[in-house]
Amino acid sequence: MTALAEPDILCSELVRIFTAQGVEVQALQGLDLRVERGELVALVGASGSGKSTLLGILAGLDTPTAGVAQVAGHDLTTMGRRERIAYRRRSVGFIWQQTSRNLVGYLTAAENIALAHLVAGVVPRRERASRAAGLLELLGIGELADRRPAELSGGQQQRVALAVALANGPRVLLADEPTGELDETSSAQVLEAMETVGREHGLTTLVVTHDGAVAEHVDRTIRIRDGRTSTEVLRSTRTDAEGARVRVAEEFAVLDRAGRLQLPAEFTGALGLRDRVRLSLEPDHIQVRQGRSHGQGGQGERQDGEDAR
Ligand SMILES: Nc1ncnc2c1ncn2[C@@H]1O[C@H](COP(=O)(O)OP(=O)(O)OP(=O)(O)O)[C@@H](O)[C@H]1O
Repeated sequence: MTALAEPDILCSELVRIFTAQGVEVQALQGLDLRVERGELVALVGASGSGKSTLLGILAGLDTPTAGVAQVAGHDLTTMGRRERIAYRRRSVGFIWQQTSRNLVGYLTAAENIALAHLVAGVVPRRERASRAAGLLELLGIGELADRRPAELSGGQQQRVALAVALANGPRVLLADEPTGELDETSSAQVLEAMETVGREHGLTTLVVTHDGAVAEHVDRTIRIRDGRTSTEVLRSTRTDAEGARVRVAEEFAVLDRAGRLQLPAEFTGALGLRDRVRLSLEPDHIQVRQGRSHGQGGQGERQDGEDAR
């Protein structure tokens, strides 16, 4: 496989089991994920579905129980201590929900970026000041370089956090609920900033979020359910009959390599599908029907369930 064809984030059959007070919790249950170079992808899912667990593994903070996890050419499952440090310093940038976790409170915006430059040590010393100014300018906060976090709004702090995350020139940006503490306007500004820098710097970005507005800013939204990818919404721009450009969103269920897919809860709920279902192969689709037989009461087996095309 050529280097160009490799995705920047690749998870395959990823499993993470936690043991707490003798009880096992399967936070990730064979998760597959592929994010191509330069993509901006949102990861959504109910509380407890495994989003933070996945991000912890991708950030190099935690190791999976089984499966494959690769980011920017690094194999996170076999990585030694030195490679892990280099990976965290140079290959990935992070933004966390809590603004206080992203920035050092007693340093100004410019000093926070300078500190990140110092730690990563990848940008030549003479270029650091102009790189920092350029980043803040690109993020629309050029005039705030000399302010400390307490003198900035939450949205401005997250944009400074973005500049800090990008200071080491990472290939991949991981963001955990970056707009979780922000109002609508500030969220939109942060998301637009992420889109802009992603484009300008050719970044691959994965944003974990509960924020529905994020979907408007990304090409792909991946939903996790019970520690596994369940659905994906792809967005594209098309030209309609009148020649106007319209954004189109299409939802797909994710079929893993073992042939498993998760039926949306609203589909199974609407048709009372549970325990077992009948499948039949039709010329261009698969039909899924209730599995109960006549003798078991309720709706009969001949009632149609749902068609999986
Ligand atoms: N360190 C841990 N020890 C034991 N169980 C854990 C640990 N971390 C996470 N879990 C469990 O793993 C599951 C997934 O948790 P995770 O935090 O990844 O979900 P999440 O989708 O990020 O949720 P939220 O949106 O609320 O942050 C949950 O059942 C959680 O209780």
